[in-house]
Amino acid sequence: MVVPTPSPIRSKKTMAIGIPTIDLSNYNRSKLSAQIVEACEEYGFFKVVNHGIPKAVIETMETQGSDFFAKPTIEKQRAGPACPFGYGCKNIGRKGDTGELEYLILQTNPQSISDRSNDISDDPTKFSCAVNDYIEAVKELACEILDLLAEGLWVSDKSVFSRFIRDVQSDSILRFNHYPPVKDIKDWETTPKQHPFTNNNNNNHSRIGFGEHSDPQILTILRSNNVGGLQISLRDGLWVPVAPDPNQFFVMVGDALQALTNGRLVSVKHRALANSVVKPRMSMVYFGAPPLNAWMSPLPEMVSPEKPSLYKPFTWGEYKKAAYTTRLGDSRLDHFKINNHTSKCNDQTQCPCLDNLVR
Ligand SMILES: C=C1C[C@]23C[C@@]1(O)CC[C@H]2[C@@]12CC[C@H](O)[C@@](C)(C(=O)O1)[C@H]2[C@@H]3C(=O)O
Ligand SMILES: O=C(O)CCC(=O)C(=O)O
Ligand SMILES: [Fe+2]
Repeated sequence: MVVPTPSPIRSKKTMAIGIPTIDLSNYNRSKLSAQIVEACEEYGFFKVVNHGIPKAVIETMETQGSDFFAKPTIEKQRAGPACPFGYGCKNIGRKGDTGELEYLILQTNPQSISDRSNDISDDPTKFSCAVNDYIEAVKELACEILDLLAEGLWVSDKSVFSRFIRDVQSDSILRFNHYPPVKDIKDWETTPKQHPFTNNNNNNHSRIGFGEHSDPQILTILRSNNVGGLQISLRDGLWVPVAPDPNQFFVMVGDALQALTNGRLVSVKHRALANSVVKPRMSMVYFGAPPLNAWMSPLPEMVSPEKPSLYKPFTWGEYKKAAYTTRLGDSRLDHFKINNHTSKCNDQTQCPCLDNLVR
């Protein structure tokens, strides 16, 4: 087995950063929207508390996920393979990425959930109801956050973001991720070439559950059980662990929102480690996406002579198609970047074209 060499421990000061926390019960709407914009500009990530989603909706969904992953492999495989929807184990995407996890990816429309539920659960009706209720709840949460974002960005059309994911044709998806505990690792086949350990930021060898990436969609709403593993990457490249909180949700800016806001909001690089010793980590992740034919051009309010358009206009369908040809850790938006920097921009430190790019 390949043993990675230790890397130096990073400064405690940077490690101690707090994850921005947004209290959605805050009655001061303009303050709330300003806080959300700030968190999305700075981190592309925050935690929401007092979100209003009933505990029963979350717990019923968790039970469905746990019941599914507890099934024998042969039964889980009836729901697969994940291309891209269905059950997958260890292989992520189409380009050879792997991780120490198994997962189930579903389209969020009720018909598709109902069609698939027979292959997922022994009680398909119960499964469909639990998943539909959860999706409705997290979609509303995502829309509320997106409307607050639009307000905070002083965009004239306050539903400009949420309309995409409310659309009946929305391409939103739901994903369960299940990371086995280390005690189970002997049951998982690993090869020296694709060893699942990394050693960033600290001297512990970490098992990679889901490698570094940004989510391609507009907004991600993530909930996990009380097992940690999620980490976000700060601008300086430091990985920050996110303490699990089963009663709350974590929100991530996706690439599509970065494009719509012309780079003002930044999609967050994140990953999940699978270092738990006894209990598996399970996350339930909603990815709010537009319809395939929706254009993801930067909003007019986000573009000016000082801040020219950073991205070529593209439809969500085009972006998604391109995304599936990339490796997990690739910067997918780069492919759609416009090179605004011209020969007129002599002084690189003053050039407005570079403002949004060098962040
Ligand atoms: C390697 C890949 C897996 C992924 C599609 C991709 O080609 C690049 C993005 C990956 C990602 C990350 C967020 C979501 O988990 C996901 C479902 C998505 O929309 O983009 C996954 C894709 C996947 O696992 O199929
Ligand atoms: O399980 C996690 O915490 C992260 C999952 C994730 O990033 C994803 O599904 O895209
Ligand atoms: Fe992700």
